[in-house]
Amino acid sequence: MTKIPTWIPVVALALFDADGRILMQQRIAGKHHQGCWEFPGGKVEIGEIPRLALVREISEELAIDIDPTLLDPCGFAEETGKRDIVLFLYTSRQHCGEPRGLDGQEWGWFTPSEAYSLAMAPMDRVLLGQIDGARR
Ligand SMILES: Nc1nc2c([nH]c(=O)n2[C@@H]2O[C@H](COP(=O)(O)OP(=O)(O)OP(=O)(O)O)[C@@H](O)[C@H]2O)c(=O)[nH]1
Repeated sequence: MTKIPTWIPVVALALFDADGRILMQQRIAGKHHQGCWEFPGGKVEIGEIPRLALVREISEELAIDIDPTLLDPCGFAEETGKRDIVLFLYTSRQHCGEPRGLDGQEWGWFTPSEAYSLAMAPMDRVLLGQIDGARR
């Protein structure tokens, strides 16, 4: 019997710059949690492995290239309800190119304490706490 997952896998990236700041972006109008800040990323497509989905999403959203071999799994968050979603977070300190918000979204580099003061999507806030935990 074929087993089909009934939940949506989503991947996200905490990209660090040389000063230890994290890149975050704002969800655009018309999206669920519009105006909230999030880690860039998106849904894993059928047949994709998570880290390659993340390479694709980051290129589509921010016009930068990341090396899939330099992505470190960091944590995950989950939401159940009308749709069940699991959001997997990776970290990286490497990217090529200058970020641009290709969807017209605001984005920026934030220290972890600056990031805490942003209005964040709920799962992204959970993930921010996991990054902090991983650094202790
Ligand atoms: N990053 C993030 N995504 C969330 C949260 N809660 C939640 O339901 N989601 C959903 O998880 C999915 C994230 O994938 P995405 O970034 O590619 O979403 P999207 O809005 O571009 O796509 P969509 O409009 O097709 O849903 C979206 O469907 C989003 O609504 C959350 O707390 N953080």
